[in-house]
Amino acid sequence: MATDSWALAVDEQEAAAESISNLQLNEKEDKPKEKPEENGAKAAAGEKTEKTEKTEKTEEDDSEDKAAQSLLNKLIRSNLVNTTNQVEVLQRDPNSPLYSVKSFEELRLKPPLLQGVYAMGFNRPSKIQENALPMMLAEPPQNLIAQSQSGTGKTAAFVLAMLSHVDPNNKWPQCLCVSPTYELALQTGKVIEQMGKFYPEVKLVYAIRGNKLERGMKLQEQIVIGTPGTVLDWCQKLRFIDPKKINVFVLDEADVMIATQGHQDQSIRIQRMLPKTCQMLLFSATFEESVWNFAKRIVPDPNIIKLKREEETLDTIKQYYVVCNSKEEKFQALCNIYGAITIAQAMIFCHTRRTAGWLAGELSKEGHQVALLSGEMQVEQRAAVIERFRGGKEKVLVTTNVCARGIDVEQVSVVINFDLPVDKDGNPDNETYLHRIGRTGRFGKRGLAINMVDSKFSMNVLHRIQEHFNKKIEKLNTDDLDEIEKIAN
Ligand SMILES: Nc1ncnc2c1ncn2[C@@H]1O[C@H](COP(=O)(O)OP(=O)(O)OP(=O)(O)O)[C@@H](O)[C@H]1O
Repeated sequence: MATDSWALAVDEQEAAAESISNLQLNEKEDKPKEKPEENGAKAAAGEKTEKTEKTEKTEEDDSEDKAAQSLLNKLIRSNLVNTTNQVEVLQRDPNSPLYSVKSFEELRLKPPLLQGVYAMGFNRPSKIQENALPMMLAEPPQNLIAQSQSGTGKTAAFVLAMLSHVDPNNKWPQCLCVSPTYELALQTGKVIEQMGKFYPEVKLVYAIRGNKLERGMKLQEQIVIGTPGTVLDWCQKLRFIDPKKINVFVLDEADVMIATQGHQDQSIRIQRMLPKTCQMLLFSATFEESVWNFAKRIVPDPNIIKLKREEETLDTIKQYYVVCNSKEEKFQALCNIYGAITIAQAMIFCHTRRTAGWLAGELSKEGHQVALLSGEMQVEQRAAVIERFRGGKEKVLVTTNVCARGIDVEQVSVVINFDLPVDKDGNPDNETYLHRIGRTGRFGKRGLAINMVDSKFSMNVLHRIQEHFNKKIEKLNTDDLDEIEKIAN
């Protein structure tokens, strides 16, 4: 990717991003996260309020949460997520000579691409790449559906495939990549920029709202990356792209994409315009039934690669609960715990932003160094808060669930559920409970989880969580300092 051409692309991208932020209020696609303010009455009503709040969440909110979470993961991650799990490969043709590689050399990449890969500090392919890259680079092209958790190297894999397949002498779009939001598209663009650093002939353009092109023009860039609505417009209405000349189509973050029906439909409409010979690649971090159904519509005759998530376990976690009558009592219990034992770093989960904000304020007044992660923060701000916390600048992180899903802070030894996790129907959210306090079996680090119970309703939730995991949650009396001291040993 030429520096000059790239500089131009970056300018375009910034201009586009800027005009997008001006457009966002009126336009649905690419709209920034925006949530109604919690009101005082709601917060005072406790868990039931949360239930109503969650029920009222729209499909759009959910997809924005997912997209924001995905972006946050990308921003706070500096390298590969290690996984010990096996890759499951299902090939369309069992006799196909596809194989797995252990080095980038074996892939016979174009020299500038190999140079780009090494310049990014990649020494060898990640688990998913070992299997996905040979398939994606095979001749004739193979279709692929790949699922592996966030951070396992999917983006790097399909970027390498796109860069490998373009013919730089042809001055028209040949690879099309769709992402759920423009922020995610820009992140992928950055990877293309880095990996294509030594391949200046290949150029990239963003098909995102705000990137207004002159009517009637034909794009010369070989790679187009954008959001489904704009990509569809550019192929169909505005005809900047000739879809019949596309030979690689990538659909990234399928699980986030399907959270919005509109994106799903647009993606399918794009796919229908592409030639039968076009290689279809689809990536997802999770793989529930709905993703699979969508994937099958986008990718005909796929090879399938799945990397199972490492099992989280509660085996090494000591779990307790504390009975209180109000949030003030819960706060007092928390102070007693802090007074009795030394806690290196703790994460505290609240139901609502309002409670989280209140608690962070109270803890600060008590002299704690507190970081607050809150829903109204921009994703970049959240990433900065997490970085500071990881760096040990603050010892307590107070957060709501939405902000902290998927955040892995290894040094956190104590997790406090100031409010227990419940789903939109008010039932225990076991999965979230596990994610908050669980440790992957491999690390096996010991941890402490303390649950605050303040009503019959939350006591019932606690019992059901206990039953679900079949692990006893012990009662803790926080007025008894000796008892608290014991749990730390
Ligand atoms: N082979 C490799 N060796 C070392 N680091 C790698 C390799 N492949 C990717 N990485 C790095 O690991 C991190 C995660 O990679 P990548 O973004 O491709 O994962 P992902 O699975 O696409 O994640 P997401 O689902 O969030 O998009 C990035 O920082 C990337 O630069």
